[in-house]
Amino acid sequence: MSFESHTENFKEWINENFSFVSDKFEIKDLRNINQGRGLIAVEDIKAGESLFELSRDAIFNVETASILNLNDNVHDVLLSLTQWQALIICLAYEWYLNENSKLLPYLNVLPLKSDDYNTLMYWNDEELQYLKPSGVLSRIGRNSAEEMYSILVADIIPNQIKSNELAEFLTLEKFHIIASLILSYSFDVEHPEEVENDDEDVEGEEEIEREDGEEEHVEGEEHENEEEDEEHIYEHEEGNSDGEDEDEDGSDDEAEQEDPVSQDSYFKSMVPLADTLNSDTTKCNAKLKYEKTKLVMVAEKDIKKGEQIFNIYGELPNSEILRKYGYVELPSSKYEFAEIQTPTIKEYFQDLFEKQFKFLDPNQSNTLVDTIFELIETSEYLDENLSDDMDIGILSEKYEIYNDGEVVPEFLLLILIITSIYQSVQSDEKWFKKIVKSIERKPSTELVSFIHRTILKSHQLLEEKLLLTKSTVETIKELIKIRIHQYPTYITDGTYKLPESYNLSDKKEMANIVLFNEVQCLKSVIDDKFPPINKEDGLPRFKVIDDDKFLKNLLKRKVEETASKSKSKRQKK
Ligand SMILES: C[S@@+](CC[C@H](N)C(=O)[O-])C[C@H]1O[C@@H](n2cnc3c(N)ncnc32)[C@H](O)[C@@H]1O
Repeated sequence: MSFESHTENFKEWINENFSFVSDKFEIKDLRNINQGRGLIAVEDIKAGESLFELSRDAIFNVETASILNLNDNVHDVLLSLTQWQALIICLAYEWYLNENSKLLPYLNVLPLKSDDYNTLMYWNDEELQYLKPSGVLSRIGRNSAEEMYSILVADIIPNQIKSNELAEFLTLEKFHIIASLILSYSFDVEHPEEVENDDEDVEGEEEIEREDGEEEHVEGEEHENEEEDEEHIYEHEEGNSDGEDEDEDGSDDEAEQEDPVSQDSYFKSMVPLADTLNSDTTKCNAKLKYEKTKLVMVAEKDIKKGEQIFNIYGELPNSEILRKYGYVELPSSKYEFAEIQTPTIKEYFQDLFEKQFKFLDPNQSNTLVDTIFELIETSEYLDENLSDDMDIGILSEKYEIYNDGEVVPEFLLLILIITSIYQSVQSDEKWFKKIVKSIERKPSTELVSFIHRTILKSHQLLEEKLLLTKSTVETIKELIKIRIHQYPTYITDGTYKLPESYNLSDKKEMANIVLFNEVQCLKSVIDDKFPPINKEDGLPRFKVIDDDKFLKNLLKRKVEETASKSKSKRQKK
């Protein structure tokens, strides 16, 4: 059957299954602009108008899948699995049923061939090298996905679902296709009891702004918050990491501790037609709203006849759009960020300490920096006093740098602490030599208490007084320069120019677009956009003060302690 007939059958099927479908839009073939199918307005649409509505029964998930008819235990088994495992099994079964699936017209418009995918899972090693040094390379997660595959076909499907046919049907290739489909097409649909009453404007607006700035309930967007329950198929922690990346051997500890579907407040689901909307971070004009009994796609803005109806898949930079959805936005996503990795930060400070203090050998400077990180990690003060947006601590594998000079607050505090330690010890090398002497065996009490004090004072300076020291700003800029140097020269020196358009088969070009935008974010910090400006009042987010003021305060205790020690010595005499 042709592309067009599949679209026609799908439209008919939608009309039969949905409670309302506006005639002001049509599903169009947008392959000429590399966008597959998409929704185009055929009449002017007003903001607030419903585009289509479907009852919760018309959503595809563990409550509605055909596999529930296989035997009485399937429902309980599905609820005991993780969201990903459960939806993969449900979709695999529909695909296995094929002609006999009630979803056939829907399945026929979904990408069910490996060739349909351009997401990073499908890039070979050589192509992935084009993306170096982007942080996205650490988030592809092929190994943990394949580990899940083994569990499904060797155990869960034959032993718990009790379907040898399905286990046989689900080859590794099909598994990757279904997982990629879920990654780019699924919705996390909250249970009815989680949403407000239908007439009060439901979840959309209210929850769309999450504290961490990510969007929820948008297409293909999982609950990716740090300590959330999401397991990471093709996926790793985003935002602040708590070190739960995939192990070298490909195992993903977090996946093993995953909550079962029964304990979640949502079902990972496929929502036909809602998933035909393409996405654009700047042109988004429609949103899927969850109500108690139905889901409604609502126009968020006036949409003119001939315009495309766009959703937004999340506040994602191009690197993530490419990883999960296989395309990039030109000239950029509205939500670009670059990342700076912790090893870069550690190396920078180790070098700095070593160069400044000739008595330190490389082992000592490494231990010193490790000790500072350890004390930050275990700091009770930070544990009790960090604001909610930093509630899992300030240490992370990487820190995000945005395109407006904004950096994550954890990064600011970390650099303020270490820079202040470095600055302080310079003022009294003799004292520093003494307190760092036996660091490799055990950090001295004086060093530990000095680091603790710096942590406390730095936090107060930044959080309460909104101040940063000059050296901290300089250090941040130095670190960003080092990060920029890790990118290919043709991207950083202005040789590369963004194209007007690109071809999906040109992976090098797509990678370049990602790298270019990351470098722009990094450059925004150096090019005087840092410290960033508050959007509300147009004032700088932080005032920058001379180091001396802060260091005096920091070293006061040291002076007092020394004075009291010499006093007690004198008294003993
Ligand atoms: C949820 S589907 C949207 C419907 C899809 N176009 C189709 O034909 O089924 C997501 C996929 O659509 C494509 N897509 C969405 N927005 C796009 C955009 N702005 N540019 C290019 N492709 C886009 C990508 O292939 C993405 O993985």
